[in-house]
Amino acid sequence: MSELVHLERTPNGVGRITLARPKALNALDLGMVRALTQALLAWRDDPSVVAVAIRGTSKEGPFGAFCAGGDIRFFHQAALAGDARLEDFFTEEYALNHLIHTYPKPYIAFMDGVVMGGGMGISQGGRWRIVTERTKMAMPETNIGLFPDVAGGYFLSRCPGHVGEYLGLTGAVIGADAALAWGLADRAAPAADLPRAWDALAQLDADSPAAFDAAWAAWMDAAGWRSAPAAGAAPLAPEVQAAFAAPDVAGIVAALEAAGTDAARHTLTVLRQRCPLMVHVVLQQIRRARGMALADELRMERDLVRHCFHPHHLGRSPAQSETVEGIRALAVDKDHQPRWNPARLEDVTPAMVEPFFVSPWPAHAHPLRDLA
Ligand SMILES: CC(C)(COP(=O)([O-])OP(=O)(O)OC[C@H]1O[C@@H](n2cnc3c(N)ncnc32)[C@H](O)[C@@H]1OP(=O)(O)O)[C@@H](O)C(=O)NCCC(=O)NCCSC(=O)/C=C/C[N+](C)(C)C
Repeated sequence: MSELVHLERTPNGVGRITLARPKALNALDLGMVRALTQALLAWRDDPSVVAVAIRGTSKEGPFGAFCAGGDIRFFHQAALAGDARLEDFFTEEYALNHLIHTYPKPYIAFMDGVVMGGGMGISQGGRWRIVTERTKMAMPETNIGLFPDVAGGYFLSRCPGHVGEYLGLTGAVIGADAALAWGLADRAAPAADLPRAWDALAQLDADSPAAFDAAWAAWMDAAGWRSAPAAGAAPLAPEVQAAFAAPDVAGIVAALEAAGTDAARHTLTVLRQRCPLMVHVVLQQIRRARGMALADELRMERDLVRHCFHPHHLGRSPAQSETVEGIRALAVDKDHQPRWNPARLEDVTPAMVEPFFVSPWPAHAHPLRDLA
């Protein structure tokens, strides 16, 4: 068990999880993934457990930060060292994401503060996704030469219109209203309410998961937590969303240029800072994911992540991958000047992108072959 994950079973049958790595914004390491998986499996099979809740801690105390994703510094070190645990990490984290999406008991995620990457993976599959005015939600992986994994292709592709492409390609950070509007949250609560909500979980009297779910919904209703965005909230300029309907990256760029508004110009500036190769890969990922079941989408992601860290088809070693370079620039050297290769969106060819979607494994040997 990890000391970075605190587990508690309340007398009324609620499994409560607190991520306790505030100095790294609760970034997930392999031990944390394993601790979460073991706890969720045990509570799933324990008839006396009626629900599960998860929160994060910040430097200020409980809440204030949920999870900033997988531990990207570990990815960097492990990729350079050829550490075999990296492959286990990918497989076990995606299996955990699948477990949460298919969990048979209410899973309540308190998505206060930063909720990014792997933090979305341990919340989006939940029954109740609770955001606050402090929520900063994103799938920012194109900023580190990666793609929105942890079932990101699945849930982004289910956002309305072409919002999923916008979020996945740009890595835009959104707040509570956009999350509610785009189906990435269920309730918005004042952050000040969260401590008493956490306490209330331990007080609700319910003898089954369904009864607990109803009692919790009633508690949130009584607290006045919103399930719809505030009136007048307009999370995305229509011309920006329309641009992301284009069939390819060149079309998106052309549509943003043609729109010529401040919002379109800003979006294009951001898009041009992201890893060009992964922008192209992510557009395909999200478009393909739309027609996929969850398990198939996760298998596709497992293929993609293997290619990201082993880009042999580009004639490169793991150390020369876009992901290693992106993490170096953001979190290791912190120069924020990634040297992307290719450097421009216009220089990415289909021959660079297509091999990402060829599985390195035969179906019977796929690391996630057992996911249904
Ligand atoms: C914008 C962020 C989240 C916050 O920025 P900030 O300025 O408020 O805070 P700061 O960057 O100083 O972060 C505080 C410390 O936390 C460390 N940190 C933050 N995020 C991570 C992380 N994901 N892994 C490891 N460590 C992290 C940060 O280095 C600081 O530590 P020091 O004080 O320097 O010691 C900003 O932090 C940010 O952009 N973080 C990265 C967010 C991100 O890219 N998340 C997605 C990661 S990929 C992922 O989750 C996929 C997982 C699946 N799989 C494993 C299969 C690939």
